[in-house]
Amino acid sequence: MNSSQDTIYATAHTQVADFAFDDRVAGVFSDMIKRSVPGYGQIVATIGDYAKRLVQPNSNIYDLGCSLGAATLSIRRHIEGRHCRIIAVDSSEAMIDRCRENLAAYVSHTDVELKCADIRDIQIENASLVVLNFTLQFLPPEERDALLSHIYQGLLPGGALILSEKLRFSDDTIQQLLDAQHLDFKRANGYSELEISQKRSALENVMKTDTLEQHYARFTNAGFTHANVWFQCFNFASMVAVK
Ligand SMILES: Nc1ncnc2c1ncn2[C@@H]1O[C@H](C[S@+](CC[C@H]([NH3+])C(=O)[O-])CC(=O)[O-])[C@@H](O)[C@H]1O
Ligand SMILES: O=C(O)C(=O)Cc1ccccc1
Repeated sequence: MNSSQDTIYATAHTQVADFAFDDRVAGVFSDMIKRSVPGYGQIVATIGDYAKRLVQPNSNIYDLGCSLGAATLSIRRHIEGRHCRIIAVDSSEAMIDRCRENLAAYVSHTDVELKCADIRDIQIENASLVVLNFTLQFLPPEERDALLSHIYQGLLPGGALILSEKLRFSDDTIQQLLDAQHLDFKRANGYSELEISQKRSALENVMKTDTLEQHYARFTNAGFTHANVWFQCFNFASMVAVK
């Protein structure tokens, strides 16, 4: 997978534009997400383990907001021979183009349908696994409930949703503490104060985080009766919900 170093926010911008998944970001995304999201590598690898356990023969798997295809690749390695189809969706053409190359680099007999589309326009059917790995946080907050209900409707009995998100906390002390730990993680990975603060401004309007309580309420609202966090490091968590 592409490993060019992320230097997007390394030089001072007079005005920081809203963050977008354009060609420049796609070109450094693998480096950016590993250096920015604590636990990302473990989460991606473990999504493959969940797939091995949960994916049903002849079913569909959805990777919504697939970026460069990390989760799809992890899933695909674990489900060969189950006659499944993976539908990997992203609205960024730059991501999809690179994702196609990444998928082609490995031999597989599992069909992957790559779609450059908005995840709100995707039909979900016959699904045993749906993955939203750090994607829901980029949807307008008022549209998140509808997407989760739609996913629930398309899941088979026993099917699961894996939802990874950056979290916000209603307790100010915890919010400040875990945010400070995350910033230290970014510093330890070589990001400067300028890079950290410019990226923070860029994300302000486009990434609105929810609290864990909001996520649990949304799962319940959508119809899920089983849901829990399975991974958390600071203000980043991954949850699993089962139908
Ligand atoms: N409405 C939308 N429709 C389709 N795609 C969207 C939409 N909104 C955002 N995206 C896409 O969601 C992805 C979010 S990144 C996911 C990482 C990946 N899951 C991974 O496992 O490496 C997470 C991050 O950057 O923090 C981007 O590629 C967007 O283009
Ligand atoms: O970088 C950050 O501070 C984040 O919150 C995570 C992130 C990672 C990659 C793209 C957008 C946000």
